[in-house]
Amino acid sequence: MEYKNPLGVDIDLETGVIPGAKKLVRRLGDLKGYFVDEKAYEELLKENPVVYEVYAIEQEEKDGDLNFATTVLYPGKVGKEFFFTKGHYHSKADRAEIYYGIKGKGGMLLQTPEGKAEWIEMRPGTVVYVPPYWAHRTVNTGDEPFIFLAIYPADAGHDYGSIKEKGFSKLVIEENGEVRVVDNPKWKE
Ligand SMILES: O=P(O)(O)OC[C@H]1O[C@](O)(CO)[C@@H](O)[C@@H]1O
Ligand SMILES: [Fe+2]
Repeated sequence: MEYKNPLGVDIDLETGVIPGAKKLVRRLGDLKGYFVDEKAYEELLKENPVVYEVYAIEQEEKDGDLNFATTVLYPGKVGKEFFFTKGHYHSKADRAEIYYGIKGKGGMLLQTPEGKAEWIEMRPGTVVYVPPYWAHRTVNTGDEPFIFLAIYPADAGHDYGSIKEKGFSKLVIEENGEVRVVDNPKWKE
């Protein structure tokens, strides 16, 4: 039997950086078609800001192993809609996931394949359990970076397809200075 080596790393709780992790950067241009207000999207695209960064320690896609990653989701809006991560189902749809809030303010939108949506607020210390089969997207509703840790099965994979095409049935927007979760007028079942 060949054993893997255990690993301990310290997440920088101010910046979200995991030393030695693989870094992924997603700019607004990588989120074409994701926001409802297309005019506001095109306008902000001139600056093409970084929307989020992911620092991931990933293993081979094998049953039984675990990956973990921090995400630094920057504050911002496209029209009324707060910045968010793409959101995905797992390719192995029955794989669950755990999120842990580290810094800033936001939440998670979850959705079943039938379009039933849930919104869970997250702050430092919040643990969110993502059950099997639920798509998940995080949203920054504050004015500083929203940083969180995700722990997920190494063989879960990411299935972006249906969220990219149809979006979530709910939007998280700012209206009169308040955070509101409203029906998505462009949601297609
Ligand atoms: O993969 P997305 O939807 O762009 O969101 C990024 C975040 O989600 C994860 O894929 C985990 O679900 C992490 O790698 C990262 O925390
Ligand atoms: Fe996931």
